[in-house]
Amino acid sequence: MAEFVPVDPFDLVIFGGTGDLAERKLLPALYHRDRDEQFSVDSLIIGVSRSEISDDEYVTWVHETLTKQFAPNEVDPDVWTRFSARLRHQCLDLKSADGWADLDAKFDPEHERVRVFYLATASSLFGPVAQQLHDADMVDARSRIVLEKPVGQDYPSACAVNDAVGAVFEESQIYRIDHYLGKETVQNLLALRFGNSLFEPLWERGAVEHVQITVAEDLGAGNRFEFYERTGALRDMVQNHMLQLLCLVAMEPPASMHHDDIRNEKIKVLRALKPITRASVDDVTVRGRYTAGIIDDTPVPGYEKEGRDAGVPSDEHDAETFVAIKAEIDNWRWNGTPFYLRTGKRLPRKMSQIVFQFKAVPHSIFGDQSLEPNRLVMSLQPEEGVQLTLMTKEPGPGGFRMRSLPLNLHFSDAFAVNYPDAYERLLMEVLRGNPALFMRRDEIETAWQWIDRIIDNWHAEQIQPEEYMAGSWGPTKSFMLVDRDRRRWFNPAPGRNEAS
Ligand SMILES: NC(=O)C1=CN([C@@H]2O[C@H](COP(=O)(O)OP(=O)(O)OC[C@H]3O[C@@H](n4cnc5c(N)ncnc54)[C@H](OP(=O)(O)O)[C@@H]3O)[C@@H](O)[C@H]2O)C=CC1
Ligand SMILES: O=C1O[C@H](COP(=O)(O)O)[C@@H](O)[C@H](O)[C@H]1O
Repeated sequence: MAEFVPVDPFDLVIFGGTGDLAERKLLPALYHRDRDEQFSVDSLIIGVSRSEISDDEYVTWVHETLTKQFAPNEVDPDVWTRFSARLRHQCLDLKSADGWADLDAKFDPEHERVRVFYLATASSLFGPVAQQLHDADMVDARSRIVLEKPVGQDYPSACAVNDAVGAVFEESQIYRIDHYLGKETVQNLLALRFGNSLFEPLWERGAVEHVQITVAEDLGAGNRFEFYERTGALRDMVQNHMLQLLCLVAMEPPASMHHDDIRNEKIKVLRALKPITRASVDDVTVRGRYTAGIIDDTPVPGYEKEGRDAGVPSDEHDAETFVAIKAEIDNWRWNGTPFYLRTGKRLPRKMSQIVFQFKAVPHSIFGDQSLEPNRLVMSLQPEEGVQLTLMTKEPGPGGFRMRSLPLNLHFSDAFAVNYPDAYERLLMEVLRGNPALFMRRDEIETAWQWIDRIIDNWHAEQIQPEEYMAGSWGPTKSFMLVDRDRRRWFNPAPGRNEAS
C-alpha cells in the first residue's frame, strides 16, 4: 500500500495557468495529490494568464476541464471542495511591469510558506518573469522556480535564459523539468542497474554489442503545430528526453542517490558524446516527416495537411517529425558500442524502450545451429517491464535444438499499484525541495551544444526530412542507418512489449 507523505504548506503559482500543459498535466496532477491528502488546508494554487477572469470563473473552468478529462465520477465532491478552495486566478501580462503587487497580495503575507513559481510558458518569458519577481520583492530563500522544457531553442538562448534566471535565483532553487525523469520506469532503470549485481559487470563495450533507445508516438503534431514547426523532433525530444535516457543508461555508477552525484555522472556522458560533424552528419543522422497514412485502422492526415489547417503554408514547413541518430560515446566504457536513438510522431504505436544487444558467444559448441545473442529490453511505456532473451534447449528426446526464449518481468503483474503521472511525482519533489529529478544548468547547455552542431550541419549539407507514411516505423534511411552496420531495429510486436 503506497504511503502518501504530506508536504509543507505552500503557495504555488502557475504562470500559464490556463494553457494546455496546465490543463492536461499540472492541474490533474495537483488534484490527485490533494485527493491523497498531501496538501495542508491553507496551501494555495494561483493560475496566472492574461485572461480577465475572476477566481470563481477560474474555479469553474478547472472543474469543467477535470470533469472532461477524468473518468466518470472521478472528481469527488469532497476532494473538489477542498481543492477548489485553494484555487485563485491572477490576470497579468508577464511582459509588463504592472499588476505584480496584485499577485503578491494573494500570497501568505508572512512569507512563511514555501513559494513555488512554475513557468508553464514559452522560455522567452523565463528571464523577464524572474526579474519581475525580484523587482516585486517576491523571492526569498524558500522560493523555488520551475522551468518547463525546452529551456531555450539553442545553446546561446539557453545560456541567456539560465543567466537571467540565475541572476535572481540560486542554482539550488531552480528546477528544470524533463518529465521523463519523473516516469516510474525511468527511475526503475537506476534500480535495475544499481540494485542488482548481475548487470553492471556486463554493462560495457566488451559485452554490449550496441544499444537502441526508441521513443515512438502514434500522435501527430496536431493542435501544437505552430510550436512543433518551430521546434522539430530533434529539439523537442532528443535534446532532453532521449539524451537524459542515454545518460541514465550510459553513466558510471554514482556514489549515492544524492542529486549532485547523479548529475555529475550524467554530465560526463554528455561531454563524452562524439560530435556529429559536417562530414558525418548524413551518415549518422536521419530526418523524417510523416505523410498521410493509417494508424490503428484509422486514416490520419499528413504533416503538410495539418500545417495547412493551422494556417502555415506547406512551402514554409521545415521541421522533422522523426529523427534517428547513431550516437557514440568516446570513453573507456563505451568506445566502439554505438547507441542508436530513434524518435518520431505518427509511428504505429506509442512505445518507449531501451534495448541492450549483447555480443554473440565467442564459439558455438552446437554445430551449425544459429545462436541468438542475448538481449535485454527495458520497456518504459505504455507497458512497463524488463525482458531478457536467453538461449535454451527445446524440450524433447533426440537432437539438441536451441531456442531463444524471453524471460519477462511485467511490473503491472508484480505490483498492484497505479503509477502516478510523472508530473505528480515532479511537482511533489519541487514542493519537498529535492532537485534530483531535475536538470542542472550544465546538462542543458552541454546537450544543446551537441544538438546545435547537428542542426548547423543539416543546414550546411541541406539535409531535408525524408517522407514516411504515418503508421510505418519511419523513413527508409532509418532502416539503412542500422542495416549498414549489419543490425536491425527491434520493433515491438502488437500487444505486450515483446521485441521481435
Ligand atoms: N503542452 C504540453 O504538452 C507541453 C508543453 N511544454 C512547454 O510548456 C510551455 C507551455 O506550453 P502550453 O501550455 O502548451 O502553451 P499554451 O499556449 O497552451 O499556454 C500558454 C499559457 O501561457 C499564458 N501566457 C502566454 N503569454 C502570456 C503572457 N505574456 N502573460 C501571461 N500569460 C501568458 C497563456 O494564457 P493567455 O494567452 O490567456 O495569456 C496560457 O495560459 C511551453 O514552453 C511548452 O513548450 C512542455 C512539455 C509538454
Ligand atoms: O515533451 C514532450 O513529450 C511528449 C511525449 O511525452 P510522453 O510522456 O507522452 O511520452 C511529446 O508528445 C511532446 O511533443 C513533447 O513536447
